[in-house]
Amino acid sequence: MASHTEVTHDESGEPTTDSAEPESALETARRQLYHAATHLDIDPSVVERLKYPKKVHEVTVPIRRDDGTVEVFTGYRAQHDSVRGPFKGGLRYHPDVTRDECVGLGMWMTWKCAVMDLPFGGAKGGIAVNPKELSPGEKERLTRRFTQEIRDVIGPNQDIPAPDMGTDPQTMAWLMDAYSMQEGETIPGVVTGKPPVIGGSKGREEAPGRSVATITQLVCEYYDRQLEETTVAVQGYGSVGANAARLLDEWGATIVAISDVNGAMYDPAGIDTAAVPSHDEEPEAVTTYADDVISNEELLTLDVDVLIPAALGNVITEENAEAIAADFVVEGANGPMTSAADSILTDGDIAVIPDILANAGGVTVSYFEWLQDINRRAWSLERVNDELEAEMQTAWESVRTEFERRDVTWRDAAYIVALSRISEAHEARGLWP
Ligand SMILES: NC(=O)C1=CN([C@@H]2O[C@H](COP(=O)(O)OP(=O)(O)OC[C@H]3O[C@@H](n4cnc5c(N)ncnc54)[C@H](OP(=O)(O)O)[C@@H]3O)[C@@H](O)[C@H]2O)C=CC1
Ligand SMILES: O=C(O)CCC(=O)C(=O)O
Repeated sequence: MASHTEVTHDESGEPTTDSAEPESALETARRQLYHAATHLDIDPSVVERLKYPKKVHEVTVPIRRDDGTVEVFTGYRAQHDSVRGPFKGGLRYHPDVTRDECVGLGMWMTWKCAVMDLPFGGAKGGIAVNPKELSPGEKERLTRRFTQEIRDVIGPNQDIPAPDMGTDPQTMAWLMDAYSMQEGETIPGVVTGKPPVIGGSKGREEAPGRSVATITQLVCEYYDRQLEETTVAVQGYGSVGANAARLLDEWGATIVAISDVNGAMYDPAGIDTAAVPSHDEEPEAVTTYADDVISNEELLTLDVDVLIPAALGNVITEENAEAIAADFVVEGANGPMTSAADSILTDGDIAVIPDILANAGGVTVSYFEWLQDINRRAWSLERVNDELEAEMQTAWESVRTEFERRDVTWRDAAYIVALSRISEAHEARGLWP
């Protein structure tokens, strides 16, 4: 079983790291919380509350392998805060999943839902497993058993999972079926990101990439850049990265690099992104289709206008932050940089548009899906995309207002919007008993 990190603090309350270990998602999330709270006059007891998850569920998930042997995996569901509504957030299948990672990612979900003004709190979960080493049957059994283990703590009004790295609409369909079978009725609203044929929303799969592309476009407009004259490098070519790259390509930007786990395709003249299969269509295809392969590390330091890290967390660190040559970093992945790297980029005048705004299209369309499930009425793709664009525009304007009014970073501006809403809700509800 993974242990969890005890975060220590200095006299001002800022978390300190006294080990040579890389900063965990939880440490990064807590540092960001402290930093943003210094700009706001909020009740310190609310900040204290928000440092901790409400509950973390840790379960063991045994499955029978195709060869008849039994293997046991560890799964988590970290529920951070639910003051504004049911817990909401994805499920990740990846070998590096830990308790702390889920807590940190769950915190980011709380802020993300608040930036978007959605009636949800934040959660995240996952299983420490390499999904590429599972057959489809093994993945299905793992998902059904995990659902059974967390069945009491999820539900359409309690906690609503969704896809993240290593999971997809099919995984969500198995979760919905396993939950519904146990409850004795079909309950589509227990999970979002399902296939549309069973109550999923049209447009959900491409939504996080769509919001990354929309925010990139708004950033370019804000800084007087033409998208047609903008070069972009995208790390990761999955649900987030491939959809962002393809849309930006369609809207006129030049995508010079995309990558998978093995490396990056690089073409300064521009990549035809529609011709390269995404992770969902064919995992690890980017490097197979590339004439020129560079490393993922080289991709990050390319001299481009916009860098979009859209794969793992903590890829930009103290070690490589000085070498980032992009003018803007739009965070497609959750937590792609450590706090030290963030400060280095800020000092270097590189504008960083935070994950909690940029990739929030996923959870926003999940909210639309939840509404469609409650009302048993599907929306058209056109309606989903129009409403998503309107929500992204509204959130961008709220963040931009704080950015200009307080002269802070884009990250702090987004946190200020989120924390103000969350602390108002905490103060209104009070502490029970
Ligand atoms: N899916 C969602 O709804 C949302 C996801 N996010 C975040 O976006 C990020 C990506 O998630 P998602 O797109 O869903 O994931 P996917 O599993 O769909 O795709 C992940 C992509 O990253 C690549 N990748 C994996 N490991 C590495 C590595 N070490 N270096 C470079 N590339 C790598 C994969 O390559 P390969 O094909 O070789 O495996 C694949 O192209 C995560 O941080 C996630 O939390 C944020 C908002 C919503
Ligand atoms: O759609 C959702 O509920 C959550 C998606 C997610 O996990 C994320 O935005 O990081």
